Amino acid sequence: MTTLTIIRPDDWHVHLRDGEVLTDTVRDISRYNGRGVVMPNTVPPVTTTELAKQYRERIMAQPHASQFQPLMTLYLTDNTSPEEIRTAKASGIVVACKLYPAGATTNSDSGVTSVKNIYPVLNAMQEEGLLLLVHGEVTTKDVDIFDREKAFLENVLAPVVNDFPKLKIILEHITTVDAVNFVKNAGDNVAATITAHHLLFNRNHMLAGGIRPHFYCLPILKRATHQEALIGAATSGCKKFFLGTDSAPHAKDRKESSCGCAGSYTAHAALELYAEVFDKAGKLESLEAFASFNGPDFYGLPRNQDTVTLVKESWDVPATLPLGSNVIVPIRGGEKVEWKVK
Ligand SMILES: NC(=O)N[C@@H](CC(=O)O)C(=O)O
Ligand SMILES: [Zn+2]
Ligand SMILES: [Zn+2]
Repeated sequence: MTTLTIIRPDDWHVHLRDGEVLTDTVRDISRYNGRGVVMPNTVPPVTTTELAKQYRERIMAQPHASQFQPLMTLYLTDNTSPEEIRTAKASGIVVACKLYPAGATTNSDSGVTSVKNIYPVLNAMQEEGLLLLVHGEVTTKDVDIFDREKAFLENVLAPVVNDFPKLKIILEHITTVDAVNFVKNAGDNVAATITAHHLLFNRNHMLAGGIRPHFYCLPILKRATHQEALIGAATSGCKKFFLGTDSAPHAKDRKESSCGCAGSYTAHAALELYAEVFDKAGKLESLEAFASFNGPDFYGLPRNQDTVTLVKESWDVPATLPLGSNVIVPIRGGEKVEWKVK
């Protein structure tokens, strides 16, 4: 098969950042996505409905935004109130709240220090029908970085799932077989997003034969057996797994540094990169469910109506792309991608 037409996809986890870079990030996300769940870990973070409204307006003011629908999220802190949850739901623009364990990832310093602190908020979310999106890693210094997702599942997420049986929970950017199994074995209210880079790469790509900072993201790439489990889950057709790129731009010099930032940029070629993975697995027929059906179905939103067409035709990714007045090195920068959106 050399062409593939699917219902228009959405990106259920993306970082657009703010300020001068928005023109570039909004251009890339709106190339073919109908909607995108916009992460709230900006500086300062999007902690209130009012801030989410203003951020949404800045996104919609971009030149390429007209066909794109940003789905906004709130950044949970120890001080988020149940009233804020009701305001967020009533606004109609906020679809979910994001749990960043404090210190777990980029701009998570004002995140939640103990999940017990947000139990009244989780209760309000369960009542109101706002989704909980989770960066699933513990931050305990003595837990090895490669074990932080697994430890989170056991120590933090399992009790929350148990205590809030009606709360819809998405374990974002999963990276391990443990997360795949956790999500499969949980009820229908628990799902997961999977990034293109965690499907394409494992830790050898990042560390063997030289250190490649553009592959450094959180949760960190794991060994190949985990990558294989993720490919299995994504291409299985199971409705619990769907597309969330976690495309997370950081300027080139912030990545190529003695202490580089976590995050990989894939929005310039996301669907194309996923298509490579599904093609290689012999599962192209499952791409549409993963990219275009399972996400809206889980969120309780309508599927997009129109289609996009992919062609198996290789193209060259520029070595760098503009990011405001800086540049980024995108995933596959200076190399080829095998699929192209028409
Ligand atoms: N994934 C990352 O490595 N980085 C993300 C934050 C996140 O999604 O955890 C970012 O905002 O840069
Ligand atoms: Zn994250
Ligand atoms: Zn992210």
